[in-house]
Amino acid sequence: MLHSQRQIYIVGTGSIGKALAVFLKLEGRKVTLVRGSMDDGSSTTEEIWIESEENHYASIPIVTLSTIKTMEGIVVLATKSYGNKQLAVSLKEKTGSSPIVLLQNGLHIEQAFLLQNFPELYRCVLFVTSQSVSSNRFRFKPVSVCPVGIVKGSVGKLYHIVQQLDTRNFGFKSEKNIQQIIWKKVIVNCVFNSVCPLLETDNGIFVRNDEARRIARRIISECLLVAEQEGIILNSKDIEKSLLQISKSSEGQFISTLQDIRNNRKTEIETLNLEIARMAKGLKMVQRCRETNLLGTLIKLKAEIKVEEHSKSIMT
Ligand SMILES: NC(=O)C1=CN([C@@H]2O[C@H](COP(=O)(O)OP(=O)(O)OC[C@H]3O[C@@H](n4cnc5c(N)ncnc54)[C@H](OP(=O)(O)O)[C@@H]3O)[C@@H](O)[C@H]2O)C=CC1
Ligand SMILES: CC(C)(CO)C(=O)C(=O)O
Repeated sequence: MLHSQRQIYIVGTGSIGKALAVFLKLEGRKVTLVRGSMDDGSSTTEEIWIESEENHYASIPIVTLSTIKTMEGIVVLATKSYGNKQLAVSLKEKTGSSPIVLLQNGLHIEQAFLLQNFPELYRCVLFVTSQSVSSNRFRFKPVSVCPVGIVKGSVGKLYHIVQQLDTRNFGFKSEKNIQQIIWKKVIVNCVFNSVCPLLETDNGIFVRNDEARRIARRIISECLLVAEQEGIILNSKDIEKSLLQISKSSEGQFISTLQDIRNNRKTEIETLNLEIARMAKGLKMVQRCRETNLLGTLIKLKAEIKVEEHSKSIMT
């Protein structure tokens, strides 16, 4: 039984935001979805289906930011990280002392919120996959329970947030050493989000193909060099184990970067391979991170070419 139930605002009505909203609603939490990329003053209610081991369905209110005066409760961000600078500005007027919980992938994605001096900031590392199969229908696969840790805040509030977000199908737990896990997941993402879209294949490739696994190992060891310079000591075997676990349990699912490229959208590669490459440059280690950088640069180019071709095709 939850004692003090708070309103949970989930900003970002994509694959993760909608799946989380359904699971929360089905376990009796008060949840509202808030559009992340647009604000036309509209509000509506949508029926959302989640396919997992069982099928789940719920009706969820979806609003735009200008329809809400204040966001008192827990504010969860399930938007793309490249929108953070803008969102940090628009949310600042509304969220008061409410904690912000970032669910996004990537390194240094919390910077925009720290710069705006949000009073409480928490980061979660997602170990689930969710993919759109048709309008308002998503295929959701949990890999493991998702850790949440403090960037700026208190242990008491962290426990409360975890208690409010945790459900049977989408699990959350508190984590003391969140920086370590952020790095571990970022390195895993530097592999998945570059190799899978370049090969146009699903996440299962690393359990199926030896050469893909060898490439993964090289990216992991490059990224570990940068992590080490930041005081983050991780074990390459451990990261490879996590990569293979995700590869196995999300076989058939497409990584978000591949979904973005296919849908003519910008990708989050700037906060993955390209952020590691930027750090390597600052550390005068460019030569030791060449493959991570090259794969990131190819992804950026692939996405830009796809967007360009798409805009040309709709103009003719
Ligand atoms: N899908 C997955 O399996 C996983 C995703 N993640 C991470 O979770 C986060 C959400 O991913 P996912 O739900 O898949 O992504 P989607 O693309 O499905 O949804 C992201 C949402 O972000 C919002 N958005 C897009 N551009 C902007 C912008 N410029 N400014 C503000 N908001 C924007 C949109 O919200 P709206 O439509 O409301 O405007 C969009 O629906 C990402 O950081 C991703 O890396 C992590 C692990 C697994
Ligand atoms: C690596 C993976 C599949 C794990 O959840 C992911 O982060 C994504 O789909 O963006």
